[in-house]
Amino acid sequence: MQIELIKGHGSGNDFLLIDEITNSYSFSEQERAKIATLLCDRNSELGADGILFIMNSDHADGRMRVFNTDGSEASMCGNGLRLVARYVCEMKGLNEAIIETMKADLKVSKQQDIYPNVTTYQVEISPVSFFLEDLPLKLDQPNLLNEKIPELSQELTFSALAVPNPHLISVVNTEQLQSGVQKEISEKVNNPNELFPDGVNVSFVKSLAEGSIYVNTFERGVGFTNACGTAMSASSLVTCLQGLNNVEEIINVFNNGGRVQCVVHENDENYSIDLIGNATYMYQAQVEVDLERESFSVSSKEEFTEQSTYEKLQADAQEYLQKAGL
Ligand SMILES: N[C@H](CCC[C@H](N)C(=O)O)C(=O)O
Repeated sequence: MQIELIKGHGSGNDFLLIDEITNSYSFSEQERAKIATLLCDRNSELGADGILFIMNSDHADGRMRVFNTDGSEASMCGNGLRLVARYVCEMKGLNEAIIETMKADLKVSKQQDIYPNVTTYQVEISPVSFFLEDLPLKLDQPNLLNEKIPELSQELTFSALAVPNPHLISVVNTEQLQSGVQKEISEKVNNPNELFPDGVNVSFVKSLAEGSIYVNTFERGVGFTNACGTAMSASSLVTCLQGLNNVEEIINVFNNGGRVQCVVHENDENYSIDLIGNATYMYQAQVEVDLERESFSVSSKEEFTEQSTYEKLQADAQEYLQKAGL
């Protein structure tokens, strides 16, 4: 089958966008998973952190389904939603829209550039739950906020929340960040284990200053990525709960792919987070996919010119992190 796609990224978290609104594709569930594992393979001509299927919605401006590189479907993707927001808004001539996701219809909107000439969108990250069954995390307690999990670490403390995909977050120091323990813990909870039967995204967070954090994430179904939008949003919320940052104020979130901004909103202990950052297109391509033979070839590929501008934002962010000792 022939598939048109756009490769894009949100803070270096890169995705292949497949437009099922304009094109008359009709993928089965198995085909969606197979397309993800095939086209996201970093040893192939393409490679990505996931696939974003952009679909019609019967009640919103569009619909997003997100598949990880291992073929698993996630309920949400913050960096990916900015790309879908851009695609749908530009297709329909909108500056704001509602995008249907697995568990919520989310507000998205075009924003002023977070960096000169870097196309920028804001997306709503919601719903937020601290109930452990919403991850799920199998512990005999209602929630986990800045507490130890002895099975994972004798020294680190963790917070667990669903936004709505599952996140395990630890606020750490530079030594812990660079110790390799994040990889050990992440691989433990994303292989068969008693705590997280569905796996979990694992983030280590370092507070850099008030209003400034660094987040490094091992993504469920993917591995370490340059950035994870839902993780950066959840981490921003956790730093507010720990008194390191303030709700309703911009938090600059640095990551290995650049920088985004988060604003945590609280209303009677109900939270949502605005995630603001780039939505950068890299290339468009046409691929011929043979799912039976589990192979594909690239028929055409045309680069966009936006990436060079994004790289200036990324360089600034990396300079800031170097000065912060990271
Ligand atoms: N790996 C995640 C989905 C992608 C989330 C991430 N790429 C983001 O930007 O939020 C999960 O299985 O929950």
